[in-house]
Amino acid sequence: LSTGFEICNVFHYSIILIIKNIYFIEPRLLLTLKYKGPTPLPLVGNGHLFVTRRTQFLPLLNGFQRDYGDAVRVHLFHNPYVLLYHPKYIEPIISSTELITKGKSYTFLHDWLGFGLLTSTGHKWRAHRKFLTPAFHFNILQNFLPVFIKNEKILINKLRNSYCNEKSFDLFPIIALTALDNITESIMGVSFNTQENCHSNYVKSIETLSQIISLKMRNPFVAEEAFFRLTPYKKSYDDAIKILHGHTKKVLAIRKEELKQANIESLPENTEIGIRNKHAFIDLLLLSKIDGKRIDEEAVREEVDTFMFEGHDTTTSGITFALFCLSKYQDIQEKVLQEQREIYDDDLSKDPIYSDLQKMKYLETVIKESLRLYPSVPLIERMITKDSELAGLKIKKNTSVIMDIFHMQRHPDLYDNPLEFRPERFDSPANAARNPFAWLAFSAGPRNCIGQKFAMMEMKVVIAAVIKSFKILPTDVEPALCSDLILRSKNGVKIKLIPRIK
Ligand code: HEM
Repeated sequence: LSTGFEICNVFHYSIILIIKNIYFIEPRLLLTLKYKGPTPLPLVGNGHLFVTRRTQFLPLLNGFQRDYGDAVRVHLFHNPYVLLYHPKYIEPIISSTELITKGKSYTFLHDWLGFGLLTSTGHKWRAHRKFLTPAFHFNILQNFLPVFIKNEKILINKLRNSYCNEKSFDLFPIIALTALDNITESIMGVSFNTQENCHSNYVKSIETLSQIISLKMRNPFVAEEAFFRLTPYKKSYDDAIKILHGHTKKVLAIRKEELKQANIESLPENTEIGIRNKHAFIDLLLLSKIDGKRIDEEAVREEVDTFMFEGHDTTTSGITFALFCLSKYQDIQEKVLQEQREIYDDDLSKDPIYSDLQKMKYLETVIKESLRLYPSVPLIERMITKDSELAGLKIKKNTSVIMDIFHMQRHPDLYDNPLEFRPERFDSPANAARNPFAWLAFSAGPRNCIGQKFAMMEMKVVIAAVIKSFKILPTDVEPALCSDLILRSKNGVKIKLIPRIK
């Protein structure tokens, strides 16, 4: 009976789609048809082109850029999208204080992340951004250094005991657990120690969910709810969301109980005192007021889910691809090590203090260069909420615009020999002359990454520790890149390790 019902639903949806597409002749579509792009077919538009394998999606976008230039129009069914590959078009959107609404694709994150900082807009976003910004003040971030060092040591031991044998292995899932422990213990103030305890089903569920959500984002057929419900993905999707929400609720319950035991019911009005509170992020959410009201439970859960995801999957990708790049360039690896020797007067057993991290200038260029070639967030999308003009390009209200950071950062007009890994390009006169919007790994403008300093600090601690302990060797496996919400590799990110003689 239920399958019969679903089939009726599919017919119902097909008719709606046809009607929507007959209603095709509307001004925003006529306007977008003026840009170059693949010829849309009746009904599906260019939707059929997007029915590809995960690993073919980034090459597909690359092909559009090659064939049609830096602003490309595509249609998914009746919906027009504009793909942008150049900072001259991207800068006016990203730096605007008005164009802050995320694109249609982000609706696929709502079941999981609700309307947290990443996905919300308007008054709610402004209020939460203002309210949460102090939790990323550098006074707070300094408190997290001992957490990062503790977890880095667990990682190094694990690598030394199980992976330091010149055999190739996938680094991604190992770093994911380190990054998960870092975010849970620092800004959530709760310790699960997943690195030592288990193969976390939290990490596995994020991977599954990311794959399914990005499939929905790029495949307009799977995106239609009636079709999706008939696919085997639906069950995995529901199961993963259940596990992730369950984990978040556990984090919140533990912290609430701790606050109850300590008889803490509100945060002091004085923000300076709030800032010195070690777990300001979670305590701000649980104890403070916005517009005179406590934040409701669902909104707290949404922010915790958002920061748990954004705060660990992105840095996992960043750390993993940086170490992968270093495996390929031994001379650059040697320079990173040399910088560490200089900072610690040749005593590589010393742990970093906060000021040491500021001295890791060369490592910073390595991280920037690896985020240029392998940006953790390869694509971002905005809904254009008013008729706009971008470097002469007219965009009608209600058009979704996808900013392809991945290919922009490999654009030959912006970077010479763009595929070469060369950290020095971030420390040269050419860097000062380059358009600052040509590097958008953390985005920019009002909706830039709130966790940028946290991420830089964590990446420096982990990468420096690995380089001090091991020599990283390359393998002959090239990552099969896919944009599954964040940048991942279908066949893993493989390296080999041998111990360093200190
Ligand atoms: C290498 C690490 C990271 C990279 C490359 C990165 C990149 C980005 C990018 C590109 C955006 C803009 C997304 C968009 O416009 O849709 C963003 C937003 C965001 N990031 Fe990060 N991120 C990183 C780490 C973190 C960390 C560690 C946290 C939290 C602790 C975090 C929390 C967020 C949040 C909450 C937003 C939404 C901000 C808003 O819209 O106001 N990110 N990030």
